[in-house]
Amino acid sequence: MKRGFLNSTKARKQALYPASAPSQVTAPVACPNQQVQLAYKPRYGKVENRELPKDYTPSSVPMSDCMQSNGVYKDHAVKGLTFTTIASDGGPAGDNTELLLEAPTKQKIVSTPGFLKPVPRPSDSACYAVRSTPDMGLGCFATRAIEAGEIIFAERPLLVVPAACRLGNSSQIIARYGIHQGNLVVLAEWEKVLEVAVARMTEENRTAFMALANNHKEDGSGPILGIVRTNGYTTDKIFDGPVRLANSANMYSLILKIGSRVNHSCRPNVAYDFDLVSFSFSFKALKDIAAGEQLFYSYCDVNVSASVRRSQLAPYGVVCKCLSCINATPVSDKIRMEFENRIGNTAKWMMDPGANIHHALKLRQDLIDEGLEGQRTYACCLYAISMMYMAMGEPIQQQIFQNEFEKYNHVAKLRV
Ligand SMILES: C[S@@+](CC[C@H](N)C(=O)[O-])C[C@H]1O[C@@H](n2cnc3c(N)ncnc32)[C@H](O)[C@@H]1O
Repeated sequence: MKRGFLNSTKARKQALYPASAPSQVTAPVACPNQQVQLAYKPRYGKVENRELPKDYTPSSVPMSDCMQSNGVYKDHAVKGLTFTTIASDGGPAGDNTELLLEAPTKQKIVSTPGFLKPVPRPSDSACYAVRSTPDMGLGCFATRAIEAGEIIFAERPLLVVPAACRLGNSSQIIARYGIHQGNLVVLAEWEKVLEVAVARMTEENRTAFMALANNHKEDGSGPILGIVRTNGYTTDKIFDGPVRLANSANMYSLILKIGSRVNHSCRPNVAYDFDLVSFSFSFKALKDIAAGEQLFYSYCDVNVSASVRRSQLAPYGVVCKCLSCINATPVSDKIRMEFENRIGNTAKWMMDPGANIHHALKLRQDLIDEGLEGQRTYACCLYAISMMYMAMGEPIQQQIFQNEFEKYNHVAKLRV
C-alpha cells in the first residue's frame, strides 16, 4: 500500500473498510471538530430481527436539482456533507468520481498543488483480467508475466464516502428506538444518503458499482452500504480536520471498479498507492507474478499470527486459505511477528559479517517462505546481505544480492 508496505500500522491505515466487531453495538462517537455523531463500526454477520420500527419513516434526501453542461450534477449539501463530483475533464467518463464529504475536506483536495492530473495509464493496460475464481467470487488475474514493481492498473475511485455513518442525529435515533432497532434505523438512514451519491453517478459507473460484491446482506446494511463495506479502501491522504483520528472515524472509504475485485491473501503480490494529484489508485506488483496467477492484496496485517489475521479478516467474510494460513504453526507465527525486529539487528550483524551472514540469509528465506517478498523488510535484508558480502570480500555474491535488492527496492523505495 502506499504505505509502501503491507505490514503493521501502515497497513491499518489503508486496509479495506475499517473492520467491525461481531454484533458490536454501534456506539455513536463524537467527532471533536464537528457537531456530528458517528455510527462507528456497524455490526457484521447475521443480525437476527432486522425489522425496522413500525413508526419509522425514512427521510427523504434531496437530489441535486441541476445538471451542468458536462453531464455532472452541481454540488449540493445535505446534513453538513457535500455531494460533489471529480469530473474526468476530457478523459473517459469512467474516470469520474462521486464524493460525499465535508466541504473543507473537498477544498483541501482540490487545492492540492497540481490537482487534477490525468490518471496515469500503464504502458500495457492488458496485463490483467477480471474473471471468476472457484471459491472467491470474481478476482483479478495476470494475463502475462508481470515484474515486481510494475504498475498493473490505475484508476479513479467510483465513489468516496465517509468511512462511518455520519447522520448528525444518530444519538437521537438510538435514544428513541433503543440500541438494536436504533442501529438498524441509522443504517437505513445512511443508505438513503448513499442512494443520492449513487444516483449522481454516470450510468456506466453506477452499473459497475452496483455489480460489486456485497457480503453485508444480513447485518442491516442496505445494498449500497453493503457494497461500500465489502469493497472500500482507505487512504491516509483523505480525512476531515487537521489530524487523522486514531479510530479512523474521520476517514473515507473509496470504492474502485477494478481494485475492489482484488481478493485477499496473507501472501500478497500487489499493493497500491493513492495519488491525490491525479486522484487515482495505482496497483503495482510486489513480486514477480506469472501469467495466469491471481492478484492478491492483503486486507489484514501480515506481521501478526494466523489467529489474529483470521479475526481481522472476519468482517470481510474471508476465511483465508493461503499457504501461510493452511500451514500456520507457532514457528511461522513467530517468524511473522518477529521479522521487523530481526532486521533491526543489521548494524550488529555488520560488525562481524562472516559470523552473522547466516542470520541475514535465514531472515530472507523466512520471508520467502511466508510469501512476503514485497515487504520493506525483504529489501532491507537484501541490502544488508549485499553489504555483508562486500565486507567479506565476496564480489560475486555481493553483486547477486545487489541486483536482487535493486529489483525489490523498486517496490520498497528505500533511500540508500
Ligand atoms: C473486495 S471483494 C473482492 C472481489 C470479490 N471476490 C468479487 O467477486 O467482486 C471482497 C470479497 O471477496 C471475497 N474474498 C476476498 N478474498 C477472499 C479469500 N481469500 N477467500 C475467500 N473469499 C475472498 C469475500 O467474499 C470478500 O468479502
